[in-house]
Amino acid sequence: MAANAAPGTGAVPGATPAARPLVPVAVGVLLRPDGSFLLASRPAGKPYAGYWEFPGGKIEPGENLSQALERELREELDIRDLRATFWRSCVMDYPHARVELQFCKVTQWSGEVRPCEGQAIAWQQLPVDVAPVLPGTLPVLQWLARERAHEGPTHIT
Ligand SMILES: Nc1nc2c([nH]c(=O)n2[C@@H]2O[C@H](COP(=O)(O)OP(=O)(O)OP(=O)(O)O)[C@@H](O)[C@H]2O)c(=O)[nH]1
Repeated sequence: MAANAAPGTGAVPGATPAARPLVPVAVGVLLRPDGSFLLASRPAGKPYAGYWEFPGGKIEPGENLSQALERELREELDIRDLRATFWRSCVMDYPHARVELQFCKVTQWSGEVRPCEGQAIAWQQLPVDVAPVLPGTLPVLQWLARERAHEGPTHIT
């Protein structure tokens, strides 16, 4: 420990606290030709269980974004062969983790969407009528609203 560290903390007074690690997450915005998009509820046992989000999950070491997205959507929804393009990213700082959400628009896939992890799923239009919505999902609803010139609330609270 540094000589001037605060007792018992290992922290140096006045020093900038070390940034928490940034966990990369691959997220799919599945879009149907009518503009509807898929939300899924977070399964029991995970932080924010029951909150609605876009399907996806952490990028594992050695994976790139598209590999992680293929794996996550196969595991969660039993779909594969995605036509996916990176859209936008944002950072969310939760008590349980600091994550970088990398959102991809997914416009084609093979297989029928089927929830494989006990999660509920819902095809949605704006305003979203499922609740509660995960904080990290809200920016995406804003981006969609801007793209679609949607006015008014993006979701029901
Ligand atoms: N999948 C997904 N995760 C999101 C969204 N928005 C958002 O903040 N997150 C956050 O991103 C992280 C994704 O982690 P996860 O727990 O779903 O990942 P995972 O499927 O790999 O889970 P595991 O670690 O239990 O295997 C969580 O901290 C979650 O709160 C979203 O729209 N979709």
